[in-house]
Amino acid sequence: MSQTMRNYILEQGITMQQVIEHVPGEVEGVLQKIGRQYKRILLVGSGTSLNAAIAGKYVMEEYNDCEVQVVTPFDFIHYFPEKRITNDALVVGISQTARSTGVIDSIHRAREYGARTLFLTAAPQAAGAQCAESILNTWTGDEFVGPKTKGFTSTMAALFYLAAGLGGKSIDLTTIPGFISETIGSSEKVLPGFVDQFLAAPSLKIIGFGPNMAVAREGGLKALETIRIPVEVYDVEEYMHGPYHCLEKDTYMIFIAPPGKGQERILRLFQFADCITSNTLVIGDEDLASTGRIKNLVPLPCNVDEMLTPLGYIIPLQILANDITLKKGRRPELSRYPNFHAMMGSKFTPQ
Ligand SMILES: O=P(O)(O)OC[C@H]1O[C@](O)(CO)[C@@H](O)[C@@H]1O
Repeated sequence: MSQTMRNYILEQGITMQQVIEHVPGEVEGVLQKIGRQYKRILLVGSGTSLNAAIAGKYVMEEYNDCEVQVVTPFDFIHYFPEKRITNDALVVGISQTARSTGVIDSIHRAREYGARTLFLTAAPQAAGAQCAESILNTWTGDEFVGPKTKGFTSTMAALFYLAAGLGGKSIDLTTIPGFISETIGSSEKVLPGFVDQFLAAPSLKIIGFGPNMAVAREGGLKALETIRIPVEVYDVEEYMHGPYHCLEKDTYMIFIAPPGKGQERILRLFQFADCITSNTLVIGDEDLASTGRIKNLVPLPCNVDEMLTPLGYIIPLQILANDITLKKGRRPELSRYPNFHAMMGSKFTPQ
């Protein structure tokens, strides 16, 4: 198969099966090395890895009694590291390629301050991953494009297994490959019309809540990396405190509305927006289709735990980013500035 963003999107069900088969055993091995008793867990990553950490935080909090923080490498290194990084803390550096210099530097800093360290990556053999005391392979496999897709879902799933393992519990992801393939099927059916409509979008707003803020942010990052239009991302309640003043008839908005604590709230906001702009898209569950409340719906399977919905709800946004970019006559795999990381020192160059 050729190395296109589209192929990697479609591979996500198979990749998830690999994760389910291999990661629980990997987690056991890691826990034998680093133990389970932590007062604080710090998740450090950039870009897609940072967004995966946001979903991971919710599951970490559900399965563990300790404090969990998601921190960017810059903040981690420069703002009060001595207060955060203590010897009862676990620092998890997340980098799919193990090449992000900020994540690697964060792990070095964490070790200086006596924290236990773990590197979560799709490249466990890479030099960068060796900086930590222990390595957790996400079983993503190769993903040779800038805009990561299967890396996002597999990194989240690996974090979910780690979260449960740290809490001495188990988590069942065996229904997720089916959820992913149904989500791809449903998205392929309804998205083409939205691709044509959103092709004209001068900018995009994405609204989410709770664990699906990871999806809203990651969907926004995909659009920035590929479609290359301005994107704003809001938590549903925060949108109601100021940003709504910008709502106009040519505003393009996507609502991430899985069954969960914010679904009613986000649908109420959608109904308000729907009176002002017709350029809306709701990613929600199939039950919403039967209510007839929403015409612009990507209907996804019901009965998935809210905490796990990010594993599927990102997929329509990945497809939208890929297909709109192709329709604009560009390949989403091609970087606009290929020497950027080398010039900035933000990623090690592959050997
Ligand atoms: O997970 P990694 O390999 O550290 O990469 C972080 C981010 O850097 C990018 O490659 C862009 O610089 C993103 O696509 C990616 O999410």
